[in-house]
Amino acid sequence: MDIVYIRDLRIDTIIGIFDWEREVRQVVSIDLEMATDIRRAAASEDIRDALDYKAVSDRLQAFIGGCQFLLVETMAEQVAALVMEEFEVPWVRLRIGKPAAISQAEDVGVVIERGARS
Ligand SMILES: Nc1nc2c(c(=O)[nH]1)N=C([C@H](O)[C@@H](O)CO)CN2
Repeated sequence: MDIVYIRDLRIDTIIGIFDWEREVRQVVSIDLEMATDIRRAAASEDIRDALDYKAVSDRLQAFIGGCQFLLVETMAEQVAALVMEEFEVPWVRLRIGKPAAISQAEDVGVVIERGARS
């Protein structure tokens, strides 16, 4: 199994349980690892044979930028499902952090793995 990854993708969104968080957009930071087989793309050098990290990044920007989740857990589950379904990815590891949420902490959030490595 190979991995195509995106690291520290930063997206402005509404997320959180507190009143101020329902009004002020804040940044979420995303690390995403996606299982794939890179050999066909490596041989053809055709982006259509690759799991296109630009296309995934653009899709996540549109999805997360338009959402208003309360919990980072809900966001993580929906992002994992979207990536697996729309980009035919069998396994993902996803970290979503809220770096501005806790002033005494550098970052807080969740890490999930979904699907099966092949
Ligand atoms: N496990 C979680 N804990 C907390 C979350 C969350 O989404 N998942 N959210 C908050 C608040 O929104 C926080 O980010 C504001 O500082 C608290 N705990």
